Amino acid sequence: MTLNPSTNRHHYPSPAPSPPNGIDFTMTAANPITVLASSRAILDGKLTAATIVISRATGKITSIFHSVLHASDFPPGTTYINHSPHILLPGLVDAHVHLNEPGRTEWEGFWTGTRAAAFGGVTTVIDMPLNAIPPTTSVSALREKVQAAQGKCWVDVGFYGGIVPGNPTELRPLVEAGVRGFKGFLIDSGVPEFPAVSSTDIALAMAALADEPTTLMFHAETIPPIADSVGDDVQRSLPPLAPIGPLDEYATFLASRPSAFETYAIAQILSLAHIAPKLPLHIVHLSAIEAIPLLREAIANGINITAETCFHYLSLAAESIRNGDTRHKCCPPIRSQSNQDGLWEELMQDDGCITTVVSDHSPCTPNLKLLPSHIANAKNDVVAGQEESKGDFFSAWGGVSSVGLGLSILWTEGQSRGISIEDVVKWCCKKTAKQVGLENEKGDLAVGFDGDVVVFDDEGFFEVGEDAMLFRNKCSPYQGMRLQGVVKETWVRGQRVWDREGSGFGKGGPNGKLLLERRR
Ligand SMILES: NC(=O)NC(NC(N)=O)C(=O)[O-]
Ligand SMILES: [Zn+2]
Ligand SMILES: [Zn+2]
Repeated sequence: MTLNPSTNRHHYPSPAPSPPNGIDFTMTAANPITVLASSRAILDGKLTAATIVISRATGKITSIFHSVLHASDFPPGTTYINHSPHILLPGLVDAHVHLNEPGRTEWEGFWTGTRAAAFGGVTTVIDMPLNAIPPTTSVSALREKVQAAQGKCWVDVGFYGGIVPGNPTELRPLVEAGVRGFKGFLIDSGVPEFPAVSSTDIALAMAALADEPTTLMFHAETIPPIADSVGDDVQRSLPPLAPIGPLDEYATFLASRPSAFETYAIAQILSLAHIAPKLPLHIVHLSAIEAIPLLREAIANGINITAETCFHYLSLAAESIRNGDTRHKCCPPIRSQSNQDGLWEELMQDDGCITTVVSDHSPCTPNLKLLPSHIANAKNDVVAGQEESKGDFFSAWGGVSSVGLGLSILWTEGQSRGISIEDVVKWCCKKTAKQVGLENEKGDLAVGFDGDVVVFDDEGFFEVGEDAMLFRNKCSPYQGMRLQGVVKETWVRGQRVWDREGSGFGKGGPNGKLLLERRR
C-alpha cells in the first residue's frame, strides 16, 4: 500500500483493477468501504456480474464494476462479501404501507412494520396517511407521526399526506414538509377520521397541487349514482351495495363491490384531470381489469396518470377463498382468476398503465378480522366472544397483511408466468421509487445511489410461518404458504440490517432514515 502524505489517502494495493471510466478508486482512512460482489446482480435493469463499492461513511454507492473483483483487490480493512450465485438486487421500495402509529400502534407500528419490511428485502416504505391517529392531513399531524417514528425504523420511511374535505390549504405546506404524495378516498375509508372526498374537494386539491412536485393518488372506488340528479354530497353518503347472500361467503362480498365501482371512480378522476395537466395522478391498488382501457385511453390522450396493483391481486383469486376467510378481505376486493390473469397481462406490457406493484399492507388486530377458529391457525388469531360475527366479510376490517413477503410472492407466482427478476426490479424498485420522487437515490444499483442492497436466493424456499411474518399481528392470507425466493441479507445505506443465516437483525439497531427532504 502506498500512503500519500498530502491527502492521507490509501491507494489500492497492486494488482489493483484498473478503474474504468475514471472512477475515483480510492479509499480514505475516514471513509472505509463495504464491497458486495456476485456473479449475478441487477444493474441498470439488467442481470450481470457486479462488484458494488459502498462508502460506509455516506452509505452511497461510490463505484460499480461489471465483473466480480476479489477481496485482494481492495485495501485491508475492507468488508468484502462475494454472494455468488445469489442475486444482488436494489432494495424494494414499497410505496403503499399503513404503519398506523401513533394512535393504532396495536395494529402496526414503525418498529414491527419496518422489521417485516427488512426481512423481505424492502429497504424503503412509504407510509399511508390514514389509520394512524391523527391521520396525516396537516403539517402538525405529520410532525406527530415523525415524532412517533424517531428511532424505531429499521428501513427508510417516507410519508404520504391525506386529501380530506376541507384541507386544501394544508397541501402545499405538506409538500414543503416533505410528504412524497397524497391519497384521497372516493368511498368510505373504513376509519371515521379520514372521510371521502367529493368532486369539488378533488378539484380544489388538484388546483392547490397543480404545479407542485408531488403525486396525487386516489382510492378509486365509488358508488355509481342511482340517478344523475343525486348531488355529490348525497352520493358520498350512500351506503355500499347491500349484501345479497350469506355474509361469510366471499362471493357475497365480491358482488357488493363490483368493478364498476372502480371504473366509475376513475372516470370521475379523469374528468377533472384538466385542472392540473402536469400533476402526476396515480390510482392506488387497482384491482378491476375493466379500468385498464379507460386508463390506457387517458394516457394516450396525454393525461399524466399511472396505476399500481398489489401482490394480493396478482397471487390470490376469489374462487379459492374459503367461506369466512376474512384474511383476504380488502378494498377493492380480490377478484376472479381471469381478472388476475388480466392484471398480469397488463403489467407485462412495456407501455401498460400498471407500472408498479406494492403491498398495501393494511393490518389490524386479529379480533377485528373476525376470523373463525377453523381458519385461524396462528396463536393470536383466535379471539373468544365473537362467535356470532365470525367470518362476516362485511364487518371484518378490510386490509391484507403482507409487507416483506411481496418479493417472494411475486417471484413464486411469476415462475409460471415467465417473469424475470429484472421485471420484479422494474415494478417494485425502479418504478415505485419514481412514483414517490426517489428515482435519483433509490430503486437501482448505480453510482451515487443509496447502498440499499438485497441478497436474494432465487431458488430457495420458505414457509410463511410466524417467523416469516414479522409484522405485529400474525394474520395474513399467505400464512402457511410455501414461497420461492429467500432474502438472505438486506443492506440499507451500506449497513447490514438483516442477515438471515447470521446474526439476524443488525446490532446497529434501527438506523432507518425518515425521508423528509422536499421533493423536487
Ligand atoms: N383504511 C385502509 O387502510 N384502507 C386500505 N384498505 C384496503 N385496501 O382494504 C386501503 O388502502 O384502502
Ligand atoms: Zn385505499
Ligand atoms: Zn392502503
